[in-house]
Amino acid sequence: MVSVSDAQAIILDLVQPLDLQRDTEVVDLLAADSRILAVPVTSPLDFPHWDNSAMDGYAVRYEDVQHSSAEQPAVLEIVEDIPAGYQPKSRIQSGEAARIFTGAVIPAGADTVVMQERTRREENRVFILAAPQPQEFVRHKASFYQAGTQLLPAGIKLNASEIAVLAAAQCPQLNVYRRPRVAIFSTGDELVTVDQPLQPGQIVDSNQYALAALVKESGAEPILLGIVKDDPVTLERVIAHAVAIADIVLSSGGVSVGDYDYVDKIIESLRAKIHIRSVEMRPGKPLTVATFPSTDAINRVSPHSALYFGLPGNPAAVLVTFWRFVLPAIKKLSGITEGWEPVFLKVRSHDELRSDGKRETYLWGKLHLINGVYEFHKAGGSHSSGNLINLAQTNALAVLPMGKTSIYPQEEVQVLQLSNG
Ligand SMILES: Nc1nc2c(c(=O)[nH]1)N[C@H]1C(S)=C(S)[C@@H](COP(=O)(O)OP(=O)(O)OC[C@H]3O[C@@H](n4cnc5c(N)ncnc54)[C@H](O)[C@@H]3O)O[C@H]1N2
Ligand code: MOO
Ligand SMILES: [Mg+2]
Repeated sequence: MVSVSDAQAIILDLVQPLDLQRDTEVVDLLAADSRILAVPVTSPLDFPHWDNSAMDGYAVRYEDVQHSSAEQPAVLEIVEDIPAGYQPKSRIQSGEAARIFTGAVIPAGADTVVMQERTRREENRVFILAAPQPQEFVRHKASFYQAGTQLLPAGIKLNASEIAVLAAAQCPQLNVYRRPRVAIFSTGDELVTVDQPLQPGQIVDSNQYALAALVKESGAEPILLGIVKDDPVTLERVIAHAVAIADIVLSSGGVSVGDYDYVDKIIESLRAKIHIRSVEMRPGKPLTVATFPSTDAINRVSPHSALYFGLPGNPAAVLVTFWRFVLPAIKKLSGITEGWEPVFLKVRSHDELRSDGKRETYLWGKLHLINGVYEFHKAGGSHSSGNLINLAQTNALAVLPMGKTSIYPQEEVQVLQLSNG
């Protein structure tokens, strides 16, 4: 049995990120949100593209207005109107001003904008009622970004702010990493699909649905291979197919010590190397992590081999092991250059939290904001790993380290924050 932190290190070390040559695709900007940028973006445009006004007002020469006041205003002749989107025609001479609007190009000769509220207009003349700062309200060309330098680095997730930057930089299409392919199947003679009537002893294969949703939320592509009977021949065929088509394979069930738990034996017969068989955690103890022969010499997963997770069958164990181990692996595989590891917060616990202290224990619940401070509320009902009913609405897992048997109400606890919260 390995500790949770060793298991995380082993798993992340096995993951080789998608390949820059083979694993990228071009997508339209509007379809690029949540994708991972594969190639750095450089723009030939400066930002701002030209000196422009930050206010509606008057473009002036600072030297003309530096001593202006309400009592002794400078009086300037307005020689041009410059709305946003137009090129100024005149050069501002001493004693002159241009009427200008937010975003409009500063005319030659002017170096400062006086905002409208600090002026008074009389026909074709403007009275400057207060001295501005030199260059006030001028947004200088290239002061936000200089053409030719790196605008966005590779390996970042494209969210709304990056999409806006790329639009402004006129990048209608982008090179992104393809979505990681994650094959999913469930094992067990007792399992039926969601639409089949239940016979005695049967249950619905909820794990397949849970994993499909989790994989989709992670930005990867789920490939659903259905329910596989506890039959070694069928299992071997499905596993061999799964590892051939996917980057990551997730099976659930069949990894414990029961007579019908075949997964480890079959992946060994397929010459997989098993790196982890069980982890000191609850739920999630029987967890198999393996790689297949196409791995390279130092046993990293190459872009064309699969990392295999044999997740335990119990529904709570599936979710917890996905959040704790599979999600970081998908993130590293996806091409994101940092932030793969799970995020833990220190928060106050609202409830008493208990463990037998023998394994690192994960209790599910919800983070609530109380006066701006997060508080963990444990889900009511049974925390058996066979109970998935009270997992609904979970947005955090409280973690009791090995050896810790209780955390009292109002005591500090570490929680794993889940992105679906
Ligand atoms: N003698 C021991 N027995 C068990 C141990 C152990 O250490 N010694 N570990 C227990 C723990 S902890 C877990 S977790 C489970 C893991 O079992 P398996 O991975 O072999 O899973 P199964 O036996 O196939 O199923 C366990 C449980 O989960 C239900 N299940 C399975 N698949 C699904 C699915 N797709 N959707 C919903 N529910 C599913 C299944 O019906 C069983 O109730 O082993 C313990 N036993
Ligand atoms: O560790 Mo098991 O995963 O308790 O249910
Ligand atoms: Mg079993």
